[in-house]
Amino acid sequence: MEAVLNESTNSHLGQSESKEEDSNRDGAAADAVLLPPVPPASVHVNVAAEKVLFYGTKMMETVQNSVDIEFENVSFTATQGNIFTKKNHKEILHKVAGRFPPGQLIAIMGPSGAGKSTLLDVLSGYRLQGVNGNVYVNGKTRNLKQFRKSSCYITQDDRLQPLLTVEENMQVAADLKLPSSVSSHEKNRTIDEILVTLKLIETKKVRAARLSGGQKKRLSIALELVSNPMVMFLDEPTTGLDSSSCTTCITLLKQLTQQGKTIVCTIHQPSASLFAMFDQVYVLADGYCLYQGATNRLVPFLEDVGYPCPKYHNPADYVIELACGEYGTEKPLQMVQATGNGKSLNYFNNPERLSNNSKIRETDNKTPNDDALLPTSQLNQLKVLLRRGFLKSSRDETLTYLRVGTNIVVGLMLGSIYWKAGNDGSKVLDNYNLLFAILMHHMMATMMLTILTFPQEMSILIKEHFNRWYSLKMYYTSVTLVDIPLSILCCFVFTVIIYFMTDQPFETVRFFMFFITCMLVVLVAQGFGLVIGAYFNVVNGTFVGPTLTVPMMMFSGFGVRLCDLPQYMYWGSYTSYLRYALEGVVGAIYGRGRETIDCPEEKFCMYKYPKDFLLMVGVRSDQFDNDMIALFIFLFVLRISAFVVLRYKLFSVR
Ligand SMILES: Nc1ncnc2c1ncn2[C@@H]1O[C@H](COP(=O)(O)OP(=O)(O)OP(=O)(O)O)[C@@H](O)[C@H]1O
Repeated sequence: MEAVLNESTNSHLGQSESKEEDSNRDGAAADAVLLPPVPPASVHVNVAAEKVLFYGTKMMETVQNSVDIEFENVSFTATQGNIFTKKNHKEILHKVAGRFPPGQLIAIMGPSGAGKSTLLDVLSGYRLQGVNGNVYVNGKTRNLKQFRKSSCYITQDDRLQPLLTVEENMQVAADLKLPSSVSSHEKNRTIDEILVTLKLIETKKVRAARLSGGQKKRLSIALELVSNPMVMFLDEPTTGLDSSSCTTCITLLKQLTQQGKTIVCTIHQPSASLFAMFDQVYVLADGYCLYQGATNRLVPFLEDVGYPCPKYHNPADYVIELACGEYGTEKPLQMVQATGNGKSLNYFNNPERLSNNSKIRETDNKTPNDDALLPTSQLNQLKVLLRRGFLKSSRDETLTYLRVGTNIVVGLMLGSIYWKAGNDGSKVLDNYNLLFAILMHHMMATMMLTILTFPQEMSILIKEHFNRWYSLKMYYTSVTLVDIPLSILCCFVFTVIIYFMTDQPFETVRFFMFFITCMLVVLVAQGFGLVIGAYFNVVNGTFVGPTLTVPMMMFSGFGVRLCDLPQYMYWGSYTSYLRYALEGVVGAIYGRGRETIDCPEEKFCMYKYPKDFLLMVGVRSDQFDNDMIALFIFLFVLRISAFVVLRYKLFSVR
């Protein structure tokens, strides 16, 4: 296992070496089992140093690559409330201290609500607002940018791309997390090695949605292992797994620590055997530290503080019971005092060595701070994200097939209802209703689809963005670009069906004026959906989206002519993109000096003269260019707003 991961590490590093160097590497591979592996994205390793380590000659340097985390006086205050309500401040972590040495598997334990996830968030740098105190990395104040380059955060819920197979998920991770100079052969080798190690190789071709809970968890770990981080933070990696999967997962993590990685997990009450697999445990209760030290020294600690663990009782269960106050509320307080709220290192297995290491690093540590946070160029990120986006689209039953299907079905339905209404002087009003119905269809279908599907993407975006897969700009650009071909296809199919079934004027210019207006409505509605989907969850978004649509309809000029709007309400029409869209489609069908519309002999045709009709509905037919400019402005403003909201969301959760 160790050899496999050493190899994997090597494959990250040896991208630019010559063939000769490759053969040297192969020669050295036999020794790899004995060598501690090296992180490619380590906090303070330059390329030359990596190569030295790669060939495995300097054990001491490898030790220096590992990450020792120390923290003191760490508090976190949550702020609740909004601009309409009074703000409440609640302190969740209370000046806790602690030490997470390298090469250790560390469990943060405690009752529900003790602050485990919060501490993990603070230490990983995921949570920034409301945090006070000091976090040190290898004896120096944590440089968050550098620290993030050598660490990863694996969330409790598995935020995977469900439509991609295990291999495809890994391929995307490798393409985004490894430098572009790494050959695809090396990347594939790395992927295979990690999948073998995490026992996922059998499921290589299985889509992530079809994996079991344990497999999903392992895939989440595998994705981050691609860049070989030296620090891994895992939020409840065993939750939802059966005992055998728990053991598999913790065993794998334990094996990874043998490479010098610092692995910190939050965990609910583990079984005695699982508990024993951790090197170190950090117990929290109500935001205070009750114990930190070696797992095997928890029982002596409990004896020392006068609360010996009963025989045959799982120490992990017992300490949680103590933390919950089941044996008296004063006991947790006494334990906090005994550990100095995390300051005491007395129950570490070798506390003296820890302080020495820290001193060595304090003088030797040279941390470059000028290199980029993301491993690959913006162009590469866009390329990979576009590839992933198109792959997802081609398999997405809702976003693709249902969307195309709905457009065809609705097109056929409307076409049947308004059969040949476009060229019938007696059905001009019906046709006007049809034009509005078409705009409503484009608006609602696109907006609702985005509102319903984007929040799921948000959770994946938050995880991947924090783990430095890509920049928000490139993500957003890819989301925008990936959808364009499908939007054009759906809109075009719908337009062709409806235009010819309802017998609209058979002129190329009119057809394309009509199509372009519909297309812009689709894009604007999508931008509107993105703003709402990025800000609200599905439930709130589903309420807010359609509700905001109602005033937009009122101000469109349909039902109430714009010229009949009270003066003090006229401003509203400028906020409705439907107003410009309606003017655009009506202008396309009835403007441009259209001739008299045919009228069946037996009927009275009030609006057979298009000019009269335009006058009646209060639409100017010479405004098409201005309407398109207005729609483009809406499009631009909404797309920029969606980006700003996304950015705000990404950072506000932190
Ligand atoms: N942003 C926040 N605003 C308000 N309260 C918060 C915030 N974040 C955490 N809390 C509160 O802080 C406490 C600790 O939360 P945290 O999620 O860290 O607990 P935990 O130990 O991980 O619990 P569990 O094991 O149940 O997941 C909880 O009472 C929670 O409600």
